[in-house]
Amino acid sequence: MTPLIHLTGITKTLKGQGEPRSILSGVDLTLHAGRSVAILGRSGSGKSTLLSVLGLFDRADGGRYLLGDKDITRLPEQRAAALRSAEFGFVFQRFFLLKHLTAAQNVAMAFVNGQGWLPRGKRRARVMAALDLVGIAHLAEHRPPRLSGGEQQRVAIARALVREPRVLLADEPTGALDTETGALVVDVLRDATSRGCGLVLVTHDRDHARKMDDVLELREGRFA
Ligand SMILES: Nc1ncnc2c1ncn2[C@@H]1O[C@H](COP(=O)(O)OP(=O)(O)OP(=O)(O)O)[C@@H](O)[C@H]1O
Repeated sequence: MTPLIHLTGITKTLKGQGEPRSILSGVDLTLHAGRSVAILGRSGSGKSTLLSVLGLFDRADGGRYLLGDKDITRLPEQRAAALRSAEFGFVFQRFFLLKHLTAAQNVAMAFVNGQGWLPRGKRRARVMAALDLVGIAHLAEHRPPRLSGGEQQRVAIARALVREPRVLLADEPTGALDTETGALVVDVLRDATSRGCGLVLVTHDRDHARKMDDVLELREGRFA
């Protein structure tokens, strides 16, 4: 079966004012639909950089990036942006919710971008289905200040899932949560793969990593 994502020999060097610094030095990664992979590594090992390359926020200097059967290694920025919003969902440590909007309205923000346009009724149904998927449909009309950290992160996950992305990228999604709440949020992310989307989870927590199908550790710019 063609993998969802296939990276080979990805390199990234930062060229600032000083000496160029190699951050990624030959990363290979394969992710299949409905599967999850955890990326571990000490602080500064390049986990977020790799996630930025995966999510088309940043470009590799070398290597090859296949998304399904499409070679997207050198996609022009405009097409990369379109692909990013159509195919990827993002979850971060911070929830980035708008305080004055309800949970449902926050999730619906994912449709604001023109490419995601749907008639109002269908949009509402998709929003409620996404909130249901993460277990908080009953909180749809609550605003973030009335929600716990774990509930807010679930809203953010619903927002990432509502457009049914092929790939979910999560960068330390439990970083702002206590251990128990964090574990529940990781379960929600993993369960999202049962619908066929692939999940890449960047984490410091080995217990969370173990819940994924594969665990990879970044060391000196590549997987050990
Ligand atoms: N825009 C940038 N300019 C300069 N250095 C950068 C930039 N982005 C990342 N770096 C450096 O690249 C290295 C890798 O950073 P990255 O954020 O990918 O690591 P990380 O493994 O995600 O770390 P953490 O676990 O602390 O979030 C770090 O040494 C960081 O300081």
